Amino acid sequence: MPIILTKLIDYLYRKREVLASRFGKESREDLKQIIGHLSQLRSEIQTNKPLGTIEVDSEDRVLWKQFLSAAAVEYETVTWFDSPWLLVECYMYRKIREAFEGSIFFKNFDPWSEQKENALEAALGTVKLTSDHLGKLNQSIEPKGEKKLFCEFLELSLWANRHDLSISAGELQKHHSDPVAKLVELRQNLVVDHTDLVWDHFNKTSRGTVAIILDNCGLELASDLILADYLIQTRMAESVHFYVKSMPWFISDVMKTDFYRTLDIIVACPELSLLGERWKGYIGNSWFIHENRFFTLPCDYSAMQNVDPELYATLSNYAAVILKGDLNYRKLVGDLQWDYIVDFDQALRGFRPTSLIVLRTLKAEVVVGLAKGMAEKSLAVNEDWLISGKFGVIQFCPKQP
Ligand SMILES: O=P(O)(O)OC[C@@]1(O)O[C@H](CO)[C@@H](O)[C@@H]1O
Ligand SMILES: [Mn+2]
Repeated sequence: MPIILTKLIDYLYRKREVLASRFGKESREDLKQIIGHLSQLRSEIQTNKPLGTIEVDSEDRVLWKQFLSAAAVEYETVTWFDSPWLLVECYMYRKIREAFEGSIFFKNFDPWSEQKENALEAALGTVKLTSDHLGKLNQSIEPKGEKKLFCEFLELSLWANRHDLSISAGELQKHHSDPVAKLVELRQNLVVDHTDLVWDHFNKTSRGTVAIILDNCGLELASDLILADYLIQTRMAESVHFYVKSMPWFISDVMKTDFYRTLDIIVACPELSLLGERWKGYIGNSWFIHENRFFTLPCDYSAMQNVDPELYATLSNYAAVILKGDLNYRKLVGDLQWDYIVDFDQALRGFRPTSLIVLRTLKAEVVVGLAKGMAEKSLAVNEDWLISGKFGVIQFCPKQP
């Protein structure tokens, strides 16, 4: 976390002239203040100070206050090293946002927007190969071909989660040239594989509306959009509702502006422009984008019914909710120290709005629903199997009857 802050401070310092010409020379002082706040935050982390509060007047301030007070009751000291990781990590990103939110010129500034854009640019070749694969839908496909393609798009969306920018502290990662060719090899790294159950679910339920709770920009968002396009084209879903973050989050997480910028970049790429135009045509017709502050709160999904009953009710109306990524997974299972073989539905602790489909590469030390022996087998292959992002799950939890 201090590395992430240091890189952010360096970035703002390096960009100070560009930013001054963009926001006017009066903004220089403002930027200095922001850098000051970020440096103070870094020093508070490094010296294990108690967490403070969210001071800026904002929609979620009261909720944050409640979460921090509840933590103070539950734990003796709420300091950076001695409190739950989920809480302090979310708090850091919320404090970063506060530094900009409380400024004069940079209220809506996203300090990671350039990095997110670069990540997509670097992945365009891979996006092209993946989208060519989508083109196979329109060719005559052999029996069972449709299921094969569906499973591949699920897997492509899953493995694209390896490349988030928070695990690499903002460094760009290399992409494999042909992601489809790599799938066979990667299949060995699936510690839970419910693809058949997911396929059956889509075929049993009538054509409904599907939600995707998005995670990262770049190759991951593009792969999610390809999966969503597949669902629309095959009429497996009537519409797809995307949920995005309402503020810059964990460096690479998708916000509304990133979503639209992604479409613009895809349209501007000569080899992908047709695909991008089709996607733009879906917006407002069969694709819908929603922002919700719940996704940037430090609480886990089991709290949704209390914290945001309206969102829970909305999710209950979808035929399925696809949740992307490591942070969503940690929030689903409460980031708790579960036994690996505990049932997924038990770890969800009551969060059962509808059928859930989870696509997540393992970057944090929590995973449930494993068959006996799978944890030991994975450990023998790779001692970092829980945190390297090399292993993944396609996990399904059906709606309660
Ligand atoms: O939610 P994502 O984008 O998949 O991964 C984000 C994340 O899980 O990766 C890091 C390493 O565990 C954490 O800092 C963070 O929670
Ligand atoms: Mn993320």
